[in-house]
Amino acid sequence: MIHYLESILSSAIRTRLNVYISDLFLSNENSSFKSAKMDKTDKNIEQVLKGKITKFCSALSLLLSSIVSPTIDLIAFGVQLNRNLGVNGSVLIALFYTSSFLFLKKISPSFEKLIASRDQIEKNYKSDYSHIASNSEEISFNGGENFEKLSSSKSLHKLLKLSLSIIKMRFKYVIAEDIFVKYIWSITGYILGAYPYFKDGSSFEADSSSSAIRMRKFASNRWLMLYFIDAAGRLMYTPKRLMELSGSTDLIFSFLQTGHALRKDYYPEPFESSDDIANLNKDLSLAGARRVVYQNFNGIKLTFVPIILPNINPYYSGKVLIQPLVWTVNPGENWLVKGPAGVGKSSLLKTISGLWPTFTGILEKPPSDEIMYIPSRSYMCMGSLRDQMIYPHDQSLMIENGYTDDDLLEILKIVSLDYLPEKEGGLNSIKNWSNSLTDEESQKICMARLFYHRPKFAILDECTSAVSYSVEETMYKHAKSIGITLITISNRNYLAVYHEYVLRLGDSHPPSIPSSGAKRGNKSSKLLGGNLNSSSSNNSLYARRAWSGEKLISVDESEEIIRSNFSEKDPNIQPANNLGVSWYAARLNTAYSGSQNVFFSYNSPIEKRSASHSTRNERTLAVSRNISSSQLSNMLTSKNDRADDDKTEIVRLRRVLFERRQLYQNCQDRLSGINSELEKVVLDQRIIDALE
Ligand SMILES: Nc1ncnc2c1ncn2[C@@H]1O[C@H](COP(=O)(O)OP(=O)(O)OP(=O)(O)O)[C@@H](O)[C@H]1O
Repeated sequence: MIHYLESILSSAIRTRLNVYISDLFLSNENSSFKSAKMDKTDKNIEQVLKGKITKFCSALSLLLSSIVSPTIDLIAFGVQLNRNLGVNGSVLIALFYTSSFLFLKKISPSFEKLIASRDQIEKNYKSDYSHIASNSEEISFNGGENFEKLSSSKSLHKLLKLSLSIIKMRFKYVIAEDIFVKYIWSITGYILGAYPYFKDGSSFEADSSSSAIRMRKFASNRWLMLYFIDAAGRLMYTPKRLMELSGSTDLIFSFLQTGHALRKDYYPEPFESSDDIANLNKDLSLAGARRVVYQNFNGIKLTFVPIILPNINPYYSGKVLIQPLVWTVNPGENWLVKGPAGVGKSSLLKTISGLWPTFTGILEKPPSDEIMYIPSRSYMCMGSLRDQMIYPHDQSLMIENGYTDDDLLEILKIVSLDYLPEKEGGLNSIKNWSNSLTDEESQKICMARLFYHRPKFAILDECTSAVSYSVEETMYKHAKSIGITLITISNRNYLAVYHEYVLRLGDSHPPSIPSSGAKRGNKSSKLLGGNLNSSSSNNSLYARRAWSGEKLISVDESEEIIRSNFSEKDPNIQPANNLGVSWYAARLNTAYSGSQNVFFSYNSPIEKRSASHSTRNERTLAVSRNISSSQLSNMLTSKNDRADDDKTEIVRLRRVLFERRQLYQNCQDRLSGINSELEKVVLDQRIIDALE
């Protein structure tokens, strides 16, 4: 009966807890995604839902048999014994059991800690295996089987060693416990049960009938003692059960607490010492973040918003990645966001999307249905091919929005995936799409999703890196043609063609070289800054921040490439203090953008070749057509213009080459200077001996 009740209780608790957690973490406030990165317990939903809740529910329901039933027995038998043995006997029993309980507790090893560390090692071991399973191909390509085998067998060895030592310790402890519970307690029980017999038998007037009564009393006391000991023994295991429960309770409690904190952006008071609290920088901590966000703006506007990597301790200051940004994206203004690896480009996306809080300053953005964020890792949901394209809509919502399957097929054509439905068995086919599609196809599906949703604004974080240049071009052109304002996070310079502005992050060194004559001197590169005049060659002015609403100067992205190459190697790019790197915004030199295409793309030589090849083909095609003389003369003029452009480019490139050589020479000179300085250094003989 008790087991039946336990099972019912366990399943009822489990159902309620699962529903509660799903409601909490999969709400519109998308806390689950925040928690995946910021939960201080570092446990994600999957782990908690998978194992811990089941464990917690069964441990909680077991309390019914391990506490309630022995307690009732203990009270019932205790009252009866008290009647039979009197107050003295009862006090003696209570004293004896309490002291033996304390003794057993003292000799018991800290099982809960040991089990917690075993669970941790087991978790690492399992994650090692899932890591190997998900990267099996890469491991084979690298011939890393032995390495992986060695590292996983190390974890296994560690796990087995700890498990064995826990088993041994438990064995010793159980023997000690059994000696106490089964033998010492029973013997004591017999002695105490016989107490009234000896007490009454000491009188010489006792006759045979009273002896029989005393014997009956002894027999009844003996049984009462046995039941009492059994109940006390079962109650002895309760602390163990509670410890098991406390492990999962702690985890589930902190998990739920984090969920609530993330959802409501509320953090309970810290438990740190007053010194710690005094050192906190409240503004930059999760608990102190001001979170001023308005979501009804026709554009994206950051007013003094620093990009901060949140500290997982909600009371500690996060790491400032980028200095407070003052940046406005108006509808129709397409921006390219650039910067060295790890500078915080994706973090900017996380801040705008609300995944990370706006610590200080003001963030204004469009309502959530007017902006779409496409991260670098393509996400494929569970469901059909259609579901991938319309995610997070479902088919009924798609029909409600006036879309048909034919429209989806049209979108697939735009992203060059028209072959996919036939290959994969139609739009209804259900698969594990993350495994079925290549990286390129997944990225194209994400772009198809963008074209289906048609938001006003889209932030694309390196989401077309695996797509070929020609398809990328079609996609960008299509996005612009349907009125999507693009903010592209990418370092691929040829993408500048599709954007009018650039936000450069991490350029802590303003360009020391004024832009080349090709930019400053000619009509295509007039300065747009209201406070700047064309005669100014002041570099700091050139690199000054573009404040919100102020006109921007124009930059030449080819120089950007060269500078970014240098600055990426610069150790000063991430300042040691918590100030973040600098940034600047500029208008892209459209004349340059229009003509440059891929000529200066330093990371895509293949695309460079294919683009120049297609340009040649286009020209040949044009000439072979039957065209009028005026058209021909127009064509020739444009050809001459192009030749002029090319010449300008050559001149500019030479200049850039010359500047790089100069820089190289400067570095060489500095290096030889340092070498000669080093030669002058006389080392102490003892140091030389030590070095040798
Ligand atoms: N969830 C996170 N947890 C801990 N650190 C993070 C997290 N996300 C980003 N970072 C750190 O913040 C810094 C900026 O990362 P971010 O991904 O924004 O850089 P990025 O400019 O986009 O780089 P990349 O071009 O390589 O993607 C890095 O040092 C990174 O390690």
